[in-house]
Amino acid sequence: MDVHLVAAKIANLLSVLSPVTTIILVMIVGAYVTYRKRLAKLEYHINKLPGPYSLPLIGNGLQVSLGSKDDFLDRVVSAQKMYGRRIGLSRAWNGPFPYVLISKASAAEPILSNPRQVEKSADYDFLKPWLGNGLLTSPASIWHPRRKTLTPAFHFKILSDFIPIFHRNALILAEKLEEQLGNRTGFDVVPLTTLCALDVFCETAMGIPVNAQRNSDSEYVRAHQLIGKIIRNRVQKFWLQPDAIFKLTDEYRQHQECLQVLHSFSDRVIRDRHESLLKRRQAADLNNNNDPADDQPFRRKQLAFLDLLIEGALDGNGLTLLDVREEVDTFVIGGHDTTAAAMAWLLLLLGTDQTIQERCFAEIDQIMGGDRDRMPTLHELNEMKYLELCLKETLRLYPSIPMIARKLAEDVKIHNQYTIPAGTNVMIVVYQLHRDPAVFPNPEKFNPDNFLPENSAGRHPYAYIPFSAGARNCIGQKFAVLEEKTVLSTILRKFRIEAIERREDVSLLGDLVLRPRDGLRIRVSRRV
Ligand code: HEM
Repeated sequence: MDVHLVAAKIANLLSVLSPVTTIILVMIVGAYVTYRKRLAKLEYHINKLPGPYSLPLIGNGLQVSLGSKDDFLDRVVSAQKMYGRRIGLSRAWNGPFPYVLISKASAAEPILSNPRQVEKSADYDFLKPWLGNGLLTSPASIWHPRRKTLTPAFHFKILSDFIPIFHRNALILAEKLEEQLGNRTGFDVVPLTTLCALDVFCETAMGIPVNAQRNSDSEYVRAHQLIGKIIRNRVQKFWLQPDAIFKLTDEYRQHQECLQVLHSFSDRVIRDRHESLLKRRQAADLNNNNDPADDQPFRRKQLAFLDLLIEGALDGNGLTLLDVREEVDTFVIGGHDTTAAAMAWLLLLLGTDQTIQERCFAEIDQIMGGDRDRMPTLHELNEMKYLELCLKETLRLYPSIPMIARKLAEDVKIHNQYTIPAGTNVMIVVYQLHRDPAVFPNPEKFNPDNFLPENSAGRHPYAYIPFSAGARNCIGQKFAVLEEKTVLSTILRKFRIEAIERREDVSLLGDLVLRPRDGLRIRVSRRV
């Protein structure tokens, strides 16, 4: 058709419309043209990456969503092996949303090292009803000031005050293992380390024990476990993602019930702590004519994170009590499952290799002497270098968070060849990145010597990232290492571990945290 004729017809049409309608029409057409342009740019760049054939509109949505939710990680790893092995990059379309999977250090570096790439992907939004704008989930604008405020609470000096809590709970874990001494068929150690880590975390974060190890059927513990499952399911099923649809499901009702339990617990604890802190401050003010030196008597040595946060809020650090709750809930979720999984995997791995376990015994005995119950000091924990190599190697093979996702804030160029446009969801598949044979020859072997200084010299700085890397890395990593060393050295002073199953037979579950599908079965005997 003649272009002039079309232009004349459009002009004619516009002349009969009111000015307001014309403006709206022009805006709609403009928005559509911009959207098409963006989509074309996105498709142009994303489809340059290797990936499975994708259908119009739904892309690879069926492959992503229809399989069992239990083997999600397997599917991601297999897709990446099939399409992204060579360059460590591949793509999949979940409906209209592209995902780029990354499994090589050189491809992860341009994202993790860039302080502007700190925006989380939309997948984290499903944690928001629970965690609000806590550190793990907050958008960059809220995250920056909060991270600055919270960083001092994780200072090593403060963390060492928590060793008595770690040790007390490790002794309860030891009691639970003691009950299994005669059990030759073995037992699943994951629930035991999980409840131990939950106890540690509630006590360090909120200052009150929830006694999960002795009362595992508590409402709080059950709500924690159930909500994790519900969120995982929602992340994978794109049709459950719109709120309007999710709200129609039975899982939504359970989700809300869990939230009610979890939030009312932390609200109650925060309210009580806030009130008692205010009272103590008022009493101190009355007694000391505002002499700051007299402030000290009401500062207990061992402050829970919660106290630090509330004190900060009272001193005007910009956090409201709701913000405090979001952070406390975030610490509990970020801090307990991750550490629990790492401890359970390490016990299994030591149970598969008695030579490595003997080296741990020898080191711990040499540092701690013959006493099997004494609390270790910070100095002694720092001396446990071989145990630390074992912890590192465990997190290489079984990183507690197997995938890290970001939404790109700006375009990224990878390998000087591929452009990933701003707005794309990127998933760094840490589980696979840690198995790059170019970096770790014989990547499946449990070999703590991988982390001896002579073996790690010259290694790519992003080749080992269990705590992520860059500005948005794990704020709790020093806490985690200290807790794990305290708990595991306490257990290894008392028990020898044997793995019941072979590692190859353990199926993995790509939960929010990497778990074994059917637990990790070990048996224990008393050390002589
Ligand atoms: C073995 C134990 C742990 C591992 C492997 C681990 C791993 C990670 C990873 C990979 C991230 C980045 C997540 C992402 O970008 O999506 C992260 C973030 C985080 N972790 Fe940990 N973590 C562990 C223990 C802890 C502990 C004990 C705490 C609390 C004391 C904690 C609190 C957090 C928080 C608050 C964030 C969000 C940080 C931010 O965005 O600024 N983690 N962790």
